[in-house]
Amino acid sequence: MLRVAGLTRRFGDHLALDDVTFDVVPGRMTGFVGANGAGKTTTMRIILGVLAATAGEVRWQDQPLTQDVRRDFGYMPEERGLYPKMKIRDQLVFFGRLHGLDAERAAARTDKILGRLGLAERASDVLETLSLGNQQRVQIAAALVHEPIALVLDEPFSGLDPLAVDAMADLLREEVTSDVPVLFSSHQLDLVERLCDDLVVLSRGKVVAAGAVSELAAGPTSTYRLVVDGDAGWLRDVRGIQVRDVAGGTALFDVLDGAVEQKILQEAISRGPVLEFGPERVALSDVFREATR
Ligand SMILES: Nc1ncnc2c1ncn2[C@@H]1O[C@H](COP(=O)(O)OP(=O)(O)OP(=O)(O)O)[C@@H](O)[C@H]1O
Repeated sequence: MLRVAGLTRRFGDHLALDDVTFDVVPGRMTGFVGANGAGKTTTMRIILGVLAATAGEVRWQDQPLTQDVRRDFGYMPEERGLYPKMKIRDQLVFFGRLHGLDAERAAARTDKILGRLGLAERASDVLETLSLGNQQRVQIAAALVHEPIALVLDEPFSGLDPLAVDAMADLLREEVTSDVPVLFSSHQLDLVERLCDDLVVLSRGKVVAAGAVSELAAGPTSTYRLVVDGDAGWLRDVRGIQVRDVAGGTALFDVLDGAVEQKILQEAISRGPVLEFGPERVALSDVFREATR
């Protein structure tokens, strides 16, 4: 497990990170979100050892993270670090070798990943001749080529079209075995909700929410939505609930009393077709807005 433990970072008088603590669990994708300037890149740079913490530390398997271990991480930095004038395939093989793969393995991994990202035909092209989206794909390939033990990705999906996002997400899922923790920052909350298992929300250098996306986005289970093919006005007379809103066949209500929602479902079915019934989910964007207010 990768653990960020009490990270604090000052830039002069500015407290960019204030006692930031969270875990990135192996085999799970952790989304790292927060407004501009919240401290995501600073946290990631400290994890990767290119910036020192003022206080706190990064731990790997319950030990302080060392440079030796970091070499086996896959990293996609904010300032993308590839060689513009080098051919794509040569560059990826080079990165693989740099991280300790032998020549044959580095070539095999490069070809596999380029194929999965739809870039096999561009393998001999120079990086800077590619579109920005394709350069981004090569960046993710560079992070993955050496079979990393952990992945730290700063905005890996920015600038990609939806098909490219899907291809990259599929590749990540395939590459991320049960013992690899993945941390990625993003401003695309819909993507984070779709791709991540866990979420860390940062606001002005502090962790303001963390946990499983399913739990954070589940919302209060006491609020239910009922959609019927008819008028749902009868709900106003039901005891044990507080109706929030009824408009035609759509109703939103809070359950005040135990199992009353099942009785409501039965009543609704006896009155006609039920189109939708269940606890109301909160959008991740609402969780985010609430957490970063
Ligand atoms: N080298 C630096 N010197 C001074 N201040 C810095 C430095 N790096 C970051 N900061 C400040 O630290 C704060 C956190 O910045 P950081 O880049 O980590 O935020 P972020 O969450 O990644 O933002 P964004 O979403 O815009 O990329 C900001 O106020 C930023 O101005």
